[in-house]
Amino acid sequence: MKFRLFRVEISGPPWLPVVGSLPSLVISSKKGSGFLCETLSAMSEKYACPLLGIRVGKDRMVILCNTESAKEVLGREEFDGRPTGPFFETRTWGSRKGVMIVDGAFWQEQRRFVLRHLKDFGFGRRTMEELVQVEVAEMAKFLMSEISKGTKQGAQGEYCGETVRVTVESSQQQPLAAEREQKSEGKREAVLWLHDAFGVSVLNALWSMMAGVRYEPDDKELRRLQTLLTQLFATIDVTGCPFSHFPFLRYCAPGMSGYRQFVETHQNIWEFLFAELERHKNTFKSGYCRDFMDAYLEQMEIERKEGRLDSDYNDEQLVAICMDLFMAGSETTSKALGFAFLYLIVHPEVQRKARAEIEAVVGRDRLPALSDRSKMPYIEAIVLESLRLFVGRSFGLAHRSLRDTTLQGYHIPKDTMLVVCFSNILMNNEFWGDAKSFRPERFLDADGNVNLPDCMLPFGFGKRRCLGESLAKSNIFLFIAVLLQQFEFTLPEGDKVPPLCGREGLTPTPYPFRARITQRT
Ligand code: HEM
Repeated sequence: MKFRLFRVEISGPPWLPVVGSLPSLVISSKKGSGFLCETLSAMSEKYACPLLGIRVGKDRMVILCNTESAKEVLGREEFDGRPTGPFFETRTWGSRKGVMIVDGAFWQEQRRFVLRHLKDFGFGRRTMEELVQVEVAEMAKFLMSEISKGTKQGAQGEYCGETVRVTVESSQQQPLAAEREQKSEGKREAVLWLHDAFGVSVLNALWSMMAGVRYEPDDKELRRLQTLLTQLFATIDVTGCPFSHFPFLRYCAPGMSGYRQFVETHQNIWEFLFAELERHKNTFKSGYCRDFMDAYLEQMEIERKEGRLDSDYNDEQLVAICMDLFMAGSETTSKALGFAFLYLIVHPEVQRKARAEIEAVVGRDRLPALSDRSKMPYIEAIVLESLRLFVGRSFGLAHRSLRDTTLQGYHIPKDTMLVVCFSNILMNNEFWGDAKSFRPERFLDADGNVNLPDCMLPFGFGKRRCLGESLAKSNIFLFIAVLLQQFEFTLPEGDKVPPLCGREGLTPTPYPFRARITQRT
């Protein structure tokens, strides 16, 4: 159907009064895979148009379903805004703060400050590489100690607040368990939950630079916060959640509209970050910055001395930046790694090829380092393929048009949300062939060198491009290279292979799975 609410027609599902396109989206989603991004990709094909116009409640959105329109929007300054509204304001005490969901001159200055001062503590430099290397080595040590204890975590676990079992029917469990004991005799191995095993370790390198703190991989408080975040991310999508489209629901249905969970999760994270800020304030020495938090406190001091009492540099803005980085650092890389190891378990042949490359380039006498990366195209291809399959089932962060403008011949009014639908770009069969398969070779040319297609933009593009790209890539590369060098990962006998697509949310979450981790001899 075509409609005229953008003045020029943009194709899309019908817009009904009040609810907008919601009924069509729900019905189409139920018929399809259940992933909103796949539903919208299918609609874009149905309407034969790379731009889709949808409306949910009060929000008017353009969904960008091909590389050309995505690159155009991400590359043009008038689309560099971020959405406004209760959803984006509730997370930071009633007005937009931080670096991820702000725009204009405020965003430019704060983003510049974050990048400049994180660099002072190693971000994007050799120090960051060393921090990541420490974390990966610690993780390997942790797995080794679990192996020496012979840890076998039970088949029942927690996932997004629900209890799950990963073994096949219970009548088959006993013999399989007995068989496993016999087969594992003499082998150095452990059975551990792996889908959410990387959260603390990947956050550590970032947090060392932000707040000078690192945590043990099984730190209970940090894991609790990350679990709350994962649960929250599973209930919202890039457009928000029911209370963002229908703000009145905050008052009449706080539970059902997602408002209560949203506020409670944020309160937990605020508490954690304000406690860290308090510790910093109590030990802060002007002129001696230990980490990013200190650098920000130093800037607040300068602003105060210069009499700028309403300065943008204040406690809440500092905590909001930390929250943005905490969320971005927690909910992305660790999940991409969860998916990567699930795919590696399902594809032992990829593990074998990766190990052959590791043996040839690094051998066994030292751990792989980031300086080996250029000589390890196959591992690099595994990183890219894992990112493609992770990001390809989600959307980019929403942008907002800062003024009336046009896009590919269509009029786009000011304050329209524009969202990249990665599914049509990274999971498009026409371009990728077997888009749903895990096949790292697709990123290698005939000579075995890495070949990056134009549409491979999992970190976005332009001025709002992901701030953590190099950190994320370093983490994923090293975790894969080091852990495959040291261990073999297989599915415990009797465990089911979970659906590889993961569970939908703001970012997809791998379904729970355990791995049998065997020390290589
Ligand atoms: C697998 C890992 C990651 C992926 C796939 C990813 C992807 C993205 C994408 C697609 C965007 C939106 C770009 C846009 O709006 O056009 C983004 C923004 C952002 N990312 Fe990441 N990201 C990852 C990891 C990280 C990490 C580890 C950090 C922490 C340092 C981070 C910090 C940010 C921030 C702060 C923004 C907002 C930038 C801005 O609005 O100026 N990301 N990321």
